[in-house]
Amino acid sequence: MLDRFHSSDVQINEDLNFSSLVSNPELLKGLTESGYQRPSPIQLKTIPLGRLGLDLIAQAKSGTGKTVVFSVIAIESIISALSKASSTAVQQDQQPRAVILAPTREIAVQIQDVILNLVRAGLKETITCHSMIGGMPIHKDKENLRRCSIVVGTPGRVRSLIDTGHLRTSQVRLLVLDEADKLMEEVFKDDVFAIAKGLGSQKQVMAFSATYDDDLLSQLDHLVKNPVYVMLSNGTPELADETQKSSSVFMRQTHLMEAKFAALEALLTHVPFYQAIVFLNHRSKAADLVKFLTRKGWPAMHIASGISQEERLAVMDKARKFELRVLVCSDLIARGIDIDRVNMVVNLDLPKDPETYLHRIGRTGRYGTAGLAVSLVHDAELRTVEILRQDFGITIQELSADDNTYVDLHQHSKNRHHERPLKVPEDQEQFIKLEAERIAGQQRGDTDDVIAGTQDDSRVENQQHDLAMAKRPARQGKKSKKKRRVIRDETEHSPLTPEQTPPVAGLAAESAPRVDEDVSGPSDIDHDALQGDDGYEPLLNEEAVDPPYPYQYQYQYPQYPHNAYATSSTNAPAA
Ligand SMILES: Nc1ncnc2c1ncn2[C@@H]1O[C@H](COP(=O)(O)OP(=O)(O)OP(=O)(O)O)[C@@H](O)[C@H]1O
Repeated sequence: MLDRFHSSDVQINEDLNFSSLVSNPELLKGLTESGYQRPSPIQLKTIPLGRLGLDLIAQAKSGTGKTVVFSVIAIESIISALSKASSTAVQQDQQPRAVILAPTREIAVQIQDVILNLVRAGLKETITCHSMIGGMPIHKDKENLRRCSIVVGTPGRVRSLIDTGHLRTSQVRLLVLDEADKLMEEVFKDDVFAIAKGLGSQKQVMAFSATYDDDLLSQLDHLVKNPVYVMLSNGTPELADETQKSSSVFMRQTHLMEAKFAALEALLTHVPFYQAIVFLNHRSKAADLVKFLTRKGWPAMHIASGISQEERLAVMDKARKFELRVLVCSDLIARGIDIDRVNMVVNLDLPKDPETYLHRIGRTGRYGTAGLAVSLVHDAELRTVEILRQDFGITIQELSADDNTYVDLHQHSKNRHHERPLKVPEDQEQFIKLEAERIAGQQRGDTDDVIAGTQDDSRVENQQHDLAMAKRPARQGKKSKKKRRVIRDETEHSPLTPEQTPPVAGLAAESAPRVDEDVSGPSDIDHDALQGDDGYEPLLNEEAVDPPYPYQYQYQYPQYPHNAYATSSTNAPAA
């Protein structure tokens, strides 16, 4: 039976639960206690293949449960390996057996949390998992590596731990690349290939993402030998039931940021939501926006790569605990981040490419729930909207340019997106508290809506932005020359039914060792400068301090015209 609050993206037709996919009872208990009853389509199709030890390249829409796929495979593969070892060896075993790479520190920490939850119910003595990320003290990683079966980390840090011999690789039999297309970009590629080489040839490699383009897929082919492809979205991986709208919003011609901030505030006030993520391209504006929102009573904070890692983790923690209503950020958290109560995403600027657009809006509507994504679009950005729509087939509707803008959005969200209840009474109480604080704060701040220091007199340079978007090959009609074994959505079945899945886990490669192709040698890039996430700061400002960056151009806010447009999307729940 369809769950009322989950869309078709995460529903399976088969009458199955995780016991059909997972053999270890403690892991099953961990899945249940984490709230996972029935597998999603990507879990159903991919877990059996991964447990066989096959190399995989998997694609499924944002928020459909890819983390559980590779976490389960990693845990089962380790349990299987340990069951074959003698009990003394098991007791003495303290070496890493799986390495999971993610492009940002925040994603790595999130994956670690998922794994720790899964092993909590009886496996925590057997399976240890630590995140090893840039910006945190390396001596802690060295200590943790004395006993760590699963390493989750960012490429720069993991590579330097391997290079210095602190991360012993002789027992590692599984390498996972989360957000694999991102990890194949220039900024990470050398490190990822060096890690793959350092882990030796007897390993299973699995790659996951919501988006791949053909160039990046070709790069992956050098790393993942003979993979089975599980690709669950044909064409653009938009979430189900998305209808997108855009609307004109009156703003003044000058004081661009002031106008966008005001439009955002009106949006937050008119459209019901629990938590929102607001994306900006300039990190220097993030602090201004937080100041503005706080003055208006909104509990808001920002996260970007310019702040310390401890602060970044603290901000994420507050967002997850529902102590914030608005999280302002750069593309640092455009991918992978899963914050349960976020049901609105706002693009204050459009992102640099269509993939980032899809990843950003995928921060809401998680696991088939309802969500709303709104882009506040300037006249000069309309071309980018057209590119997203026409070349990449992303549905973005325009809202009427009249006073009904917010009424429309309100109706839209009132009928669908906001009907999802908060899950627990504590959340409801917290929501009421935050709303009361906001109203009080708003009353205080109403007399003072001049935003200090946000006036922007930069020139119109967003043609470069359009150009970058336009230069990307259109998704439709794009065909890979290479023949691939591809499993697509519900119409195609995995070659293996769950019943056929043998109790092997991850180590099939041992019987059929592969020889890795030559991979790049050590890069001369400073590992600690990269730390996994600098690829997320494409649009720099004078405050930026951590080179190198992969993007050459600098986008500046254009001058503001008389009107602006908002684009939005909703991912409504299944009826
Ligand atoms: N079988 C399941 N049943 C219920 N909830 C699930 C299940 N699997 C995953 N989830 C939940 O779905 C949400 C999204 O999962 P996850 O972060 O793994 O998605 P993802 O596919 O990796 O997304 P992204 O592409 O954005 O990284 C999480 O909150 C997770 O707890």
